[in-house]
Amino acid sequence: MNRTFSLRRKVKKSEISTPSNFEHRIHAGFDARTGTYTGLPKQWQALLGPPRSISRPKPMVDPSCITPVDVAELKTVIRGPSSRYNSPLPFGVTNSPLPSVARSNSLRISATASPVVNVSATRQSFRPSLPPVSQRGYPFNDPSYAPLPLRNQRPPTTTTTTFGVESPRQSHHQITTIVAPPSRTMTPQMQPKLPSTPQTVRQQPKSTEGVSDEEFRNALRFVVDSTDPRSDLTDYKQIGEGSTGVVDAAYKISTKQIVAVKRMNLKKQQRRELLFNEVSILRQYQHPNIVRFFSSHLVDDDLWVVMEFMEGGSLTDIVTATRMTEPQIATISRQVLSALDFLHARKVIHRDIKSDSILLKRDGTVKLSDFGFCGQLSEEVPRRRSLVGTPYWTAAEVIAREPYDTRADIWSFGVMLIEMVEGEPPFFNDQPFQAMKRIRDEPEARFSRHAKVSLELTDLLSHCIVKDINQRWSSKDLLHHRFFTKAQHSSSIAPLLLQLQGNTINGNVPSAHHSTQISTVIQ
Ligand SMILES: Nc1ncnc2c1ncn2[C@@H]1O[C@H](COP(=O)(O)OP(=O)(O)OP(=O)(O)O)[C@@H](O)[C@H]1O
Repeated sequence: MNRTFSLRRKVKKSEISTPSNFEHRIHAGFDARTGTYTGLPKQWQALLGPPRSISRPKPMVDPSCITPVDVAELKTVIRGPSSRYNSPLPFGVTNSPLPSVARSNSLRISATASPVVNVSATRQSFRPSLPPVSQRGYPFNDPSYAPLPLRNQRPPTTTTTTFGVESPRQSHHQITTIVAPPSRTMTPQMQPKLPSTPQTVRQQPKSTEGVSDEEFRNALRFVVDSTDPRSDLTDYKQIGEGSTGVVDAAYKISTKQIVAVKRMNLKKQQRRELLFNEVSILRQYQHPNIVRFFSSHLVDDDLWVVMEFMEGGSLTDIVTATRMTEPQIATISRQVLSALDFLHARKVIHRDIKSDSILLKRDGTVKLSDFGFCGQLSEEVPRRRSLVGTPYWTAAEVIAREPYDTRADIWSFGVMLIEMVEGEPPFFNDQPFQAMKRIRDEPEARFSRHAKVSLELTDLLSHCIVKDINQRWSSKDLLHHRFFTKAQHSSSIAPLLLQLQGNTINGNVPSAHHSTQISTVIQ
């Protein structure tokens, strides 16, 4: 016993010196602007996957049509519910011609009752400082980009829209005319004076003056309600953020209802004339599978759109969290096709169909939202040309700068079918430009070999993602596809939402409880 004790005492403690010549080689952090981890060793980064796989891609707008306004930072939505971060403005600006509303998204309804808004623009006043092309993701200033013809096809020769190349045929200054649809809530006093002849979009004589913020605000005032929504709204909670603005849930005092309020700053838009779409499409086109519009307002520099609150979240939340069954896919996609069929019959192209644009009610009803990039076709303009959409979902003919129509949405719908099966669109690990090249040049995407999908679903996809637009089915035809015999009542989706979301709330709640309940749903 004594011996052991003495041995222990003899063991000498080893000395640990303080660090010397210390080098700080790894400094990891999280960049909230890009939604990526920074400074990670390569091996760790590989485990996380490339940054593209975690960030939600943003829609792109033809840069030759970017509105000449001061542009601040735009936003990125990160995959997964409630994770949203800023990212730098991704859109290039070129010296290309001024926007012509003949090519713009603005709705042009030829009805004589439509208010007419004259908008003049100058591109020279608009020179925001942008990060290098490589950092922006979209290839708008890349000379090798413009324009991308389909493989084995000659580039269109008549287009005046080019990327990074100035068209000699267009002047630097133009006045364009936006004919916005009439406001249902417009009083006779608010109705603008209308010209005696029916309006069509036309080019006006040159102007050297840009549209001031005040002029634009006045134009928008014609199509929104004159009331101040703030007196009837309370308990705002931010629930989302997109490329055009932020979305809050709020309590509407008069109707004792939770609503969604989309707030878009007029000064922070890529193409602010697209804001007319946000107001007009939702108001004009009501359908059980389109998000319900309540009202729109101008509040200082913001356009507010008050709409129904979709407490079930977006389809993106579902496809990224779980593997859906075919009956669930059929139930959701049939409702999306119903909305598309309704819009297409009215010659409206949505142009941004993707899981993020599909919102759900708690009861499983599926509704189409996000109408900021719509294009209206007409007798005079049966097809569009401008590059609008989110790269991975964009149809081959849109990327190839060929004239396109409502069938471009069907391609994107097909990509969304792949999302519902595989959790993400094809080429999602590629940078947007690379993905767009692959969409254009490679054979049409199909379900992966490992995805166990039925013959019916495989067949449905082959009628959506097909480069020959004459082979592509319309939404009406697709609704009769045999895959939809698997569709069930929308309520069959409710358990899936409950499982994913946990707590949900009723959109019609008593005022005494509304704030706690809003917080519950939007955690
Ligand atoms: N009516 C609504 N109810 C509930 N959430 C909504 C509603 N409208 C939009 N959101 C959520 O707010 C977020 C941003 O909305 P939205 O996509 O309309 O903005 P955006 O700027 O048009 O986006 P994008 O970048 O796709 O164009 C989305 O995550 C969406 O899920």
